[in-house]
Amino acid sequence: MAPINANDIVEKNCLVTQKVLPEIGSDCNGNEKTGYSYETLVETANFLLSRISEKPNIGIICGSGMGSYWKEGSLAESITDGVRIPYEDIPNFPISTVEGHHGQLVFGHIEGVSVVAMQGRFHYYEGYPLWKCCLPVRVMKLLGVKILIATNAAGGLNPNYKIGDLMIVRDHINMMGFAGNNPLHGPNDERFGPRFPPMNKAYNYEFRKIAKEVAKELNIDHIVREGVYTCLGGPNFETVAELNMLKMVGVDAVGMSTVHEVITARHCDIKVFGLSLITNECITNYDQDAEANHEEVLDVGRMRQEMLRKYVSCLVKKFSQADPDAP
Ligand SMILES: O=P(O)(O)O[C@@H]1C[C@H](O)[C@@H](CO)O1
Ligand code: HPA
Repeated sequence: MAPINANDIVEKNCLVTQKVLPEIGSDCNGNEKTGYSYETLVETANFLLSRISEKPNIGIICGSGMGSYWKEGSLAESITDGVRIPYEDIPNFPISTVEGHHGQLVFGHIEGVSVVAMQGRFHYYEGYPLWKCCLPVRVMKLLGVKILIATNAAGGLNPNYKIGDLMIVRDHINMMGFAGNNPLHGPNDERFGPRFPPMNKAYNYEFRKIAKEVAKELNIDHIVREGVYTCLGGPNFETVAELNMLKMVGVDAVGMSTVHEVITARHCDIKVFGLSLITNECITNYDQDAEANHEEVLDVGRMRQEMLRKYVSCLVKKFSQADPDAP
């Protein structure tokens, strides 16, 4: 079989070919890195393509406790014909430093669909700038990924949510973006996407509809919600006042990831489905004694692992059969 080249995959979708950006971009002051060049990421993609025999159609980001670590029975571990590549072996890839995040890409099949799963993601609080947290999404694009399933663990802010519920992400509020911190900050390379990408259809409508139907089929619709997610920079969990403010502006679940990954995916025209596992109740009252903690997040992930594996596996199959031109 002829080797696959990342350039061949993206060139068809590329409207404008821009001048080559420097190896590492910089902002207008010339002192801040804002991304790796297209060519550098093609090198990363070509390294990965040289290790696999089939391009993935669907990319999955496994959040805390959602297959990011728990080996047996987790989604990432259930991938068949799996080729596992540790992040430290991948040129230009960051390393995952969070407890509960394994740190490898897993290529293979779920329900016969070719996928790549990130077993462990990169967070801003680990010290990575947002563009670096999202670098794997651009690499996925260069590998041929058309659909991204971004999962996360999140605190439930909506008072109707219970620990262990799942929330289909309808939309997000980019709190970090309000402060000017955006993964697309810096020079834009049109080979990835436009300078000013729209974001009003960030979470694919058809996929959200399918996810609700599948929840009914699997008899889990009583725990599946749909709502608005926000990402804060972390690593501390939120204060009571912060959570009450977020509640007022319409946030249903709070986390420390996903938003920037979704922006990066939409920028390069990958369709997105977002799923939050509600791992803890957000404390919005000074009288409450409980405190959020990462162990609880991982425990709830472990508790829901089998159900999530089944649910996401069904979604992979249904999404791959869905109308590719649906918005
Ligand atoms: O990677 P995700 O967003 O699933 O992880 C959440 C946010 C923090 O990394 C961690 C807090 O417990 O869980
Ligand atoms: O309550 C939370 N806040 C922020 N991030 C989180 N990730 C899991 N739970 C939470």
